Amino acid sequence: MPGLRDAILIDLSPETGNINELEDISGWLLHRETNLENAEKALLTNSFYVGIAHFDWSDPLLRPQLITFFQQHNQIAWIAIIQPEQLRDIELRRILFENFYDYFSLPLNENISNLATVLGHAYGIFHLQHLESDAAGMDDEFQMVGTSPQMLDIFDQIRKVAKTDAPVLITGESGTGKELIARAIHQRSKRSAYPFVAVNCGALPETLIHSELFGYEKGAFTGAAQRRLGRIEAASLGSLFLDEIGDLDLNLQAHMLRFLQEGTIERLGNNTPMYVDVRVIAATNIDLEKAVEQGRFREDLFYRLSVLNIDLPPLRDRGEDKELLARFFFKKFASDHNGQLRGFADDAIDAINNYAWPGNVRELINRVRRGMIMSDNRLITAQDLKLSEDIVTNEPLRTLNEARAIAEKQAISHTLNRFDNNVSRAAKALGVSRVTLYRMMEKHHMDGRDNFSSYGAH
Ligand SMILES: Nc1ncnc2c1ncn2[C@@H]1O[C@H](COP(=O)(O)OP(=O)(O)OP(=O)(O)O)[C@@H](O)[C@H]1O
Repeated sequence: MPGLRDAILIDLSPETGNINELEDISGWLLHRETNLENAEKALLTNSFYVGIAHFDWSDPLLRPQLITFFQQHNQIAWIAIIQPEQLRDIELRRILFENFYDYFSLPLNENISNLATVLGHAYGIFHLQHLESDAAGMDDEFQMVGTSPQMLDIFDQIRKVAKTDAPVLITGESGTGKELIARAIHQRSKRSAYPFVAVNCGALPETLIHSELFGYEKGAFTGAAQRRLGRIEAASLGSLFLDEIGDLDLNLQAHMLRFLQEGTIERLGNNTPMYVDVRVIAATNIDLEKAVEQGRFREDLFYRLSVLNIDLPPLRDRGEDKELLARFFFKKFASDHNGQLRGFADDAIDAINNYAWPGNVRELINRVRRGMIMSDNRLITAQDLKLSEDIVTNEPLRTLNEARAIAEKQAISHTLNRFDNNVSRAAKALGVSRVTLYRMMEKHHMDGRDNFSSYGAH
């Protein structure tokens, strides 16, 4: 019906209390289910923001099912309707606290209008949350989070690179998502129906990595009881991802070069070259050009591998993506944690935006996970993320003047970020005039990297 908001009503215990008043609750269309199985189905086919649950906690068989159900469906704001005497049970109180938005005790009587108000609030809050997560920036095409210009450019490069069959070298610091990019290239390429085989060249000793990559014939060495296909053959018609290619030793580099030049491999113990149709995607977090200069990496192999290059920016250079990723992973892990958690406190968001993230996205995932476990409140703090201390303890010793200058620069940069580089508003928030702020920005050399010219006077 137009104008009505939908809510699910799970009415599991009609005999323990009368909730007929709900029939007249104005402004709501209640979809009533009388068992958890049907409720489960209804939740699969409809997207509700709020739900009312009327259940009998005294039934010991039902309790574990109720706990699992409400923990699993914490995307909905639940409001419980219960017998007042059941509230004495400590476990019920805990469940209500962790998984419910609110509760009402029976009889409802005139409390029904309060219930309608609470439903409205819950609907508003959870609707907002859904809007936020819909806009959480997960790119469906690549299954990667990112809306910063840097990442949009990377997505563009993936589209182009996926159309060709040439080798690609993905460079970037550890934990920036190189493997994810390699998978995205494979998924979009004409090879997507065939295997994507990943090999970490740094994880195995030379002898093992050779047989791992090229395979061996029965009897090729002591212990080779069976013929074994190598990873390159296993990737036939698909893509081979060579992670940490910089760790490949010189002997194997020669074999790899031959494979890239001729498209053939030789299993250990068999000198007949075999043609294998595989696209090679390599990744490294070291500077391969430097490794070439130092004689640790073959120049000819470097050129073969890097026909195409995607250079992934570190997380600290991805602007708004830091917060977006944090919120994305929060949502992703939310169902494993207490239903009380609602998101990040302001100091956590500030810390996320200002921290240098040396471990990039991998570190961010770990910190968010940790924060979600450690938090005792509805909001995760910087301390829960262990960012407050880390930032401080990582700092070298400084004079007071140096510390002041750094703090000043940070405050300016942070405020400018907050206000989208609007100097007038940032100056107001900092309590200085616009001219003073410009002078301070000049003093701190906030041009170049901080893009002074784009700050413009708004
Ligand atoms: N943009 C992104 N959106 C969502 N998840 C991401 C993104 N980038 C990285 N990740 C996740 O971060 C983790 C690290 O990514 P990945 O393993 O691809 O990094 P890497 O650069 O290959 O690391 P290393 O150099 O250490 O091998 C993975 O769990 C990955 O799924």
